[in-house]
Order: sequence, then structure tokens, then C-alpha cells
Amino acid sequence: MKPWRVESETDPLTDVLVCPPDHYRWLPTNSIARRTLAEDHQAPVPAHLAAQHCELVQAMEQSGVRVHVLPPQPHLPYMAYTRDSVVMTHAGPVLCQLERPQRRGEYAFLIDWHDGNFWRKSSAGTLEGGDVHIIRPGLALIGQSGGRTDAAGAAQLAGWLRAEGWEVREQPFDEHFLHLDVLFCMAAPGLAVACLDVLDPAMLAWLSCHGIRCLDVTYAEAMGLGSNILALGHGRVISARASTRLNAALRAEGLVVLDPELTLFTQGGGGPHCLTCPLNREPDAATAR
Ligand SMILES: NC(=O)NCCC[C@H](N)C(=O)O
Repeated sequence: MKPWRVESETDPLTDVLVCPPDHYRWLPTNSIARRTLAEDHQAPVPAHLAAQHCELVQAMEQSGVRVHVLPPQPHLPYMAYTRDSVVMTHAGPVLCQLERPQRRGEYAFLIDWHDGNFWRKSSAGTLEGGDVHIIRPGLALIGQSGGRTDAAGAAQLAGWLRAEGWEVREQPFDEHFLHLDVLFCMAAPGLAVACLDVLDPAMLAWLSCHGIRCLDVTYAEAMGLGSNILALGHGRVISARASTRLNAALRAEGLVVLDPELTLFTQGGGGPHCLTCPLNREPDAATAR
């Protein structure tokens, strides 16, 4: 089998890993889920969770993406957010070191799924995939809030990438926002969505220096996981249905937006970006990066 590789988050997605939400439930592990629990929403019903997850899977399959399935485990309700346990890089998968006790056990099932084949394994501090952006070949951004990914975990991954000749920015941000992909995601080559009000102006200037333009999302939209989109490549993106204003803005940029209903997952703190771990993206010679 071809080794898994991702060297740009906007290259056409060919293979992705998801985990069905059979055992999903809201746990008070982040500010978004805590707010949901405090608002006394009715606990998500398994059939509704499955239906929403199926919309996401179908959006990817109808875009020609092969969807691989990680078997869900009863004691790991948040394993559905496959983004966080493994980060895919240009040199292969990196096994993360999850911070929350409720999620730490996920590593065991990812080791099995990848048959132990990792480029690197995080062993300093903590590292979660939702904080890592492989922006394009040679350029990466790693968030470190001290909450999920800490300075040691970010520095270790940054060091491995720099040793390969990559430029890497380690970006501090407030742990209230959970992961950097709650505030920022790539949509297409040179185009991102970002919560401009909250993000460090120095990070925004760095993005601009690298030719990356940002579509703004508000604080309220970001906390509803509005920025948490998945680029499919070839001008297509998956963004949650509730993000109507952003989805119109993405369409105005000429992108095709597939918009599954994902409210039960966004209320737990994760959207299309968090629910997917890209395994392979095929560089497209015709696409500018
Ligand atoms: N990349 C992400 O932002 N993942 C979302 C993880 C949400 C999950 N409820 C957690 O607290 O870990």
C-alpha cells in the first residue's frame, strides 16, 4: 500500500480517516462543550449522530474521497474527532500525545490502525492535531495554547519539520479556543478562514507575507466552529450547514461548498476539520499552491 502523505492542506484529498460516532457524547472537556452542557441541551440521540456523520461521509465520497474507518470504542466518545490523534505530514503520520485524560487512550487504536508505521511519535509535552496546519510544502503553523498542545509538544514537531527544511511558526493563543483550527483553517491555495479579531496580528502579518488571504469569521461564528472547514482541493470545501454567512462568502470566492448538517458535533467543539484526518492528498501539478 502507498504510504500516507500530506504536504499541503489544500491539495486534492484522496483518502481520509473517520470514526463513526457510535459512542459519542458530550463531555465537559472544552469551553464549547461545557457551554452546550450548561445550556441543558437534550443529549444527542445515536440515530441523529449517525445521520449527521453520514452527511459528512457522503459529502466526501461524492467528491471522490476514499473514506477509511477507525473502529469506535465505547470508552472513547471523542475518538470521532480523528484530526487530533494523528497529524499527517509530507513524511508520513505523526502520532500525537493527547492532553485530556478522556482522550488519551485513543493512541492505542491509532497505533493498531497504522500498524505502528509513524514518521515520528510525539514524546515531549502534549501535541494535538487540531493545532497543526500543514499550509503548503515547506510551510507549517503550529498553535500552542498550553491547553491541548503545549510549548514543548509544538517545539518538538516544529524541530522535526525544520530539520527537513520547513519554515514553521509556533503560535501561542488562548486555550479558551481549544485548538487553532477553531480560529483558522485553509480553504484553498492562498485562501484561509480566520477569526481576525482574536488571532495575533503578528500571525496575520506572517500569513499575509506568505501570500495567504483570510476571510473573516466573527468570535461567535468561530465558537460555533464556523472556521473549522475542510479543504477538498480542486476548489471544493466542506463547511457546516449552519455557517450560512461564511458559506456564502466562500461561494463568492468561486469555491464549491458542500455543507453537511453537523450541529451535534459542533456543539461538542469540533466541525468538519476536527472530524477528519486526511491520510493522503495528491499534489496537483495544475493547481497553484
Ligand atoms: N481539532 C479540534 O478542534 N477537535 C475538536 C475536539 C473536540 C473534543 N470534544 C475535545 O474536547 O477534545
